[in-house]
Amino acid sequence: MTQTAVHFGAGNIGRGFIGLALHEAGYDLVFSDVNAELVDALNAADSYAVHEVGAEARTHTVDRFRAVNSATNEADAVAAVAGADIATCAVGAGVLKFIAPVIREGLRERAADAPKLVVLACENAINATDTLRDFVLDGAPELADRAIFANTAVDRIIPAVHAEGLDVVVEDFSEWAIERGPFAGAEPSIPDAHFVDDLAPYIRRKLFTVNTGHATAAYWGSLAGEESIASALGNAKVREEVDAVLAETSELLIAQFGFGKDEHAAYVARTIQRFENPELPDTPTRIGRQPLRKLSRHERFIEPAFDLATRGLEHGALLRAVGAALQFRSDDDEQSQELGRLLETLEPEQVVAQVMGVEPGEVLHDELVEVVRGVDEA
Ligand SMILES: NC(=O)c1ccc[n+]([C@@H]2O[C@H](COP(=O)([O-])OP(=O)(O)OC[C@H]3O[C@@H](n4cnc5c(N)ncnc54)[C@H](O)[C@@H]3O)[C@@H](O)[C@H]2O)c1
Ligand SMILES: O=P(O)(O)OC[C@@H](O)[C@@H](O)[C@H](O)[C@H](O)CO
Repeated sequence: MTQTAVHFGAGNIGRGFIGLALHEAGYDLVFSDVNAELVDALNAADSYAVHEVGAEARTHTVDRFRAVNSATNEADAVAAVAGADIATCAVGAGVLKFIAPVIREGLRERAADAPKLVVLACENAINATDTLRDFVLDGAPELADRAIFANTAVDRIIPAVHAEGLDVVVEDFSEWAIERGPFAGAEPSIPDAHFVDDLAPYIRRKLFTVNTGHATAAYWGSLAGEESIASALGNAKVREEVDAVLAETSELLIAQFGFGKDEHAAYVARTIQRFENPELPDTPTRIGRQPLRKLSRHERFIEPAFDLATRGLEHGALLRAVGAALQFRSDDDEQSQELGRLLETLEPEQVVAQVMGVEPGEVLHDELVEVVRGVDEA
């Protein structure tokens, strides 16, 4: 019998990676989104294309999908979850709380004898599925045994490309790691994903290499007036800062997880090559989006800087990158505007506590206050 997957968030990663991977695994897809134009376009189309660019360029076609608008037709989205085998999402970590009620009601409506729903959050955040699970089960703990919640790490650079309708341009690299434990030996078959016993090394290596390096290139690149990530990497000052943050996070990741030095150096070199892909139309504006999220405690700058400081290791380049991030402004990015207002109205100590989640007396606090003060005075 055909299996069905509901995917929340039919955006770049939704169409260009998770939707594609589930399609290639044989699932029929239901995209759930709140963007009416996108939902209508998906329902009007028979298929869309995923163009991989890079050394191994090729095009995939995704079909056998429909879309529901969970903002205007929540009952349809709930029914889709109730009848699905897998529910995935790529909506942004801050949106998990808004999709949770739909999944909760879907679990409630699920037939008593149905197999458990596999729930996988595919966001750039540590243990995003656990966060989603806590929202889903809030006030409804009895639904816990109707689902399998597994954390994942997803990696594929997908810029926002609106020119060709639903088609997506993606890099020719991807990795989707899913924790194995919650499946108790009955993992679903998804050829483009791999199951791992311990997700921590995968998600932390990804976030603190790909995303730390990416954000560093975006914030320094933006200050340097670079319009693409590839050109930012070609700017000597930006490249120096990217290399410096990755040297710091490399030391941490090797110390924390025991990666071999050569193995990790190869991972970093490949990451830089991915950023430099000239066929990927990616921008500092997309990579720098939502700086308040990116400056929060367990995100790509503060978490590794905190862990390095705790170990007495060098973290100056991460602090400089925080300084660059504090200066990021984009008319299209509400968080960057809010960041500007916070810097104008709060004392540096309040910025560090409220935005970065580091309290007085904690390691890194005083250094971060100096970084904020330096930006205020500039
Ligand atoms: N693009 C990438 O390169 C990439 C790679 C790995 C991980 N990610 C992560 O994937 C997530 C999505 O990123 P993206 O680049 O695809 O963003 P995107 O903006 O292209 O897509 C997000 C989609 O979620 C939809 N959405 C918002 N609120 C919703 C709701 N309540 N219910 C259903 N849908 C909703 C939006 O309308 C949009 O279509 C983020 O967490 C991001 O960090 C992105
Ligand atoms: O999606 P964000 O905003 O957390 O980060 C922006 C990019 O760094 C990110 O989308 C990468 O392209 C992606 O994480 C690569 O796997």
